[in-house]
Amino acid sequence: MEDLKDVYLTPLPESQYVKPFRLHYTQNGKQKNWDLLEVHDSVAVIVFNVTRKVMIFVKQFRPAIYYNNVHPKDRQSDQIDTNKYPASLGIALEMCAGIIDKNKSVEEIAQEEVLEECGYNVPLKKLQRITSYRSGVGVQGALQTFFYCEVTDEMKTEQGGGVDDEIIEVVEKTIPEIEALVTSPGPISSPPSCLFALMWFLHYKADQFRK
Ligand SMILES: Nc1ncnc2c1ncn2[C@@H]1O[C@H](COP(=O)(O)OP(=O)(O)O[C@H]2O[C@H](CO)[C@@H](O)[C@H](O)[C@H]2O)[C@@H](O)[C@H]1O
Ligand SMILES: [Mg+2]
Repeated sequence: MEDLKDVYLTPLPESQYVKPFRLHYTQNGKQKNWDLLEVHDSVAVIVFNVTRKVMIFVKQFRPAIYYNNVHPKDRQSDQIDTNKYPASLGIALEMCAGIIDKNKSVEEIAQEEVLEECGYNVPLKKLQRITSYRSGVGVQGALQTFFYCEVTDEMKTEQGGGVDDEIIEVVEKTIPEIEALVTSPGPISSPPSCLFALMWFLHYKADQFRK
C-alpha cells in the first residue's frame, strides 16, 4: 500500500467521478454564484464483529488527503517527491463505504461493499439503516446513507480488501481503541462521517459489548 511513486498533477479532463460546475442564482434579489463539484451519493457501514467485539475499519490510500499534506509550493513541480512526501501521509482509516454508481438499492450497495471491502457476507436484513446526511456542504453536498451491521466470524467468507485495482487493508479495533481514536487531538486521518459513526456506536451500542 505504501509503495508510491510517479506522483504528478494534471488539469481535470472529463471525469465520471467528479464534475465541476459554477451554479448561478439570484437570492433575495441579489445575483450570486457558487463553484461546486457533482459527485456520486454514497453509503457507509459500521461493521461490528460481535464474536470478537471489534469494529471493522478499512485503511486505504486517499489521494485527496495525500495532496492536502503536500506543501503548496511542492504541488507545482513536475513530480511530487515521495521521499519528502511518503504514501503514509495519505492513508486514511474509515468505515466501509462506497459510491452509488449502479442501479441497485442503497441496502444492496452496502451489502456489496461489506463483502468486497471487509469480506463479510451479510444478509440484507442485518443491515440497519441509521440515517443519511450531506457530506462536503461547501462544494459537494452529496447524500451519504449510513448503516450499522453486526457480523460474526462465521460470516467472514472472503478476504476483503476491495475489488479490481483497489488496495484496502481490513483493520480491527476494540472499544477502548475506538475511544482513544475519537478523543485524540488529531489531525485524525479519517472523515467526519467516520468519527460521527464512532460516536454513534459509542453512544447507542457499545455498552452491551463492554465486559
Ligand atoms: N475521484 C475518483 N477518481 C478516480 N477514481 C475514483 C474516484 N472515485 C472513485 N473512484 C474509483 O471508484 C472506486 C470507488 O470506490 P468505492 O465505491 O469504495 O467508493 P469510496 O470508498 O472511494 O468513496 C466513498 O467513501 C468515502 C469515504 O466515506 C466518501 O468520502 C465518498 O463520498 C464515498 O463515495 C475507487 O476504488 C476508484 O477505483
Ligand atoms: Mg470504498
